[in-house]
Amino acid sequence: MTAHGGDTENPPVRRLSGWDADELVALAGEYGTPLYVMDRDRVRENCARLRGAFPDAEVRYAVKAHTGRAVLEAVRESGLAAECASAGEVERALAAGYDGSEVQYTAVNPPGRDLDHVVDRWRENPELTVTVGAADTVGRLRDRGFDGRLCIRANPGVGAGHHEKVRTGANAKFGVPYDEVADLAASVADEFDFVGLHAHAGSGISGEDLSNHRELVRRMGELAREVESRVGPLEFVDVGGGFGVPYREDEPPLDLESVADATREALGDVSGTLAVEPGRYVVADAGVLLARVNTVKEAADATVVGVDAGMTTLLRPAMYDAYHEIRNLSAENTEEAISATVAGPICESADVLCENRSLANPRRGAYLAVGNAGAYGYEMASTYNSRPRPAEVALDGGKARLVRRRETLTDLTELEQ
Ligand SMILES: Cc1ncc(COP(=O)(O)O)c(C=O)c1O
Ligand SMILES: N[C@@H](CCCC[NH3+])C(=O)O
Repeated sequence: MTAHGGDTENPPVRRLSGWDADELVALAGEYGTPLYVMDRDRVRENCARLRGAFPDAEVRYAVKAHTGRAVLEAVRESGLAAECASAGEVERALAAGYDGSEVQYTAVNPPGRDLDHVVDRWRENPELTVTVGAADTVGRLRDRGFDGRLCIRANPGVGAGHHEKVRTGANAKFGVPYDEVADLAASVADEFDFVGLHAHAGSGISGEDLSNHRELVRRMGELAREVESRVGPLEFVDVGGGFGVPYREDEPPLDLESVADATREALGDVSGTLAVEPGRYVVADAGVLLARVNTVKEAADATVVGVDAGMTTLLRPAMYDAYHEIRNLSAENTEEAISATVAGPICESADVLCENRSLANPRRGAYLAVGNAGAYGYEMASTYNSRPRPAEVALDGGKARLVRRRETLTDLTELEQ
């Protein structure tokens, strides 16, 4: 056992030092950069750790963190269900072999096209569950003939997460106002197969803001007891995901066992099964992004290191000022450290992966690795500045295969007519 209560075979954190630099350089050479590398073995380890910490709960993977088929298949084989945020994610989950009974669709201001599609899929997979975040959506489902498994997302009035922009719990956009949930549940219980309650505090919850998570779960326990007293037993109470991972080198990993204990204790007695839906925790440290240095220039207070990956490849630093570990794979410890600002090729000042970071002196042609890029990395990539999105390889037992080809300039104009 490690200091964090983890299994030494399956440590709770994998930092960049846990990746083999020579293997990564070989992959960059073979497949080109920018390149996402997803280690499916690590995905399986993360799933196993979650299942170990929450043995009696249903663990649902929040597909939005990484929707690639190779990842979804590994997650499915590891026994996690799938929580999907759109018709497209439902499609991907079913295509990756998920049974409808393991698929939850969480509707957030759902476009009619999404509802049409999901209701069509529900006809073929009647065990699929739809979660509504507004009373309004119930009517739209009814109009489409849906009378299947329905869950209500509550707005619990308490949020958490690594940045204001990812705290959903107290944001009016998400969920039915807490005080209105019980009445809505009573009004839908006869017409639909009303199965559960849902809430999500936000993303990237650390040990420090665990009190908010606990408060959310406590409120959901209370709500579940009220709803059960009015409509009978629920099948599940889903308290969301958001379990954080350490991005900084000195940040300790979340103690998942304590989170699980706190969750169970805060929920109290409910008849439904506890459900959790982590995304980041499953895939973040299973992925690295590889980039190549193309420009080195001296500026007043730092050396600017220009690379071929930027905010269109990994948006998190630009959008949330997120910190990602960066390592010069081509120099390792042989070069003196410099103060580097690593910047991408996009015409935006925000296109910076790190500022004034100590990095082994990167020369033109060097390969850099960016850690914890598996969650919300490829998923948030775009083609802004007409930059094709990167390629992706998956590793199994260290063996690589290309699972997503690099976009081409032709792909960029393909939709135009
Ligand atoms: C409804 C819902 N569930 C689960 C998640 C997964 O969050 P995370 O990747 O932080 O675990 C999110 C994203 O924040 C979400 O919006
Ligand atoms: N995209 C966010 C997480 C938000 C998840 C969606 N609710 C991040 O990279 O941290």
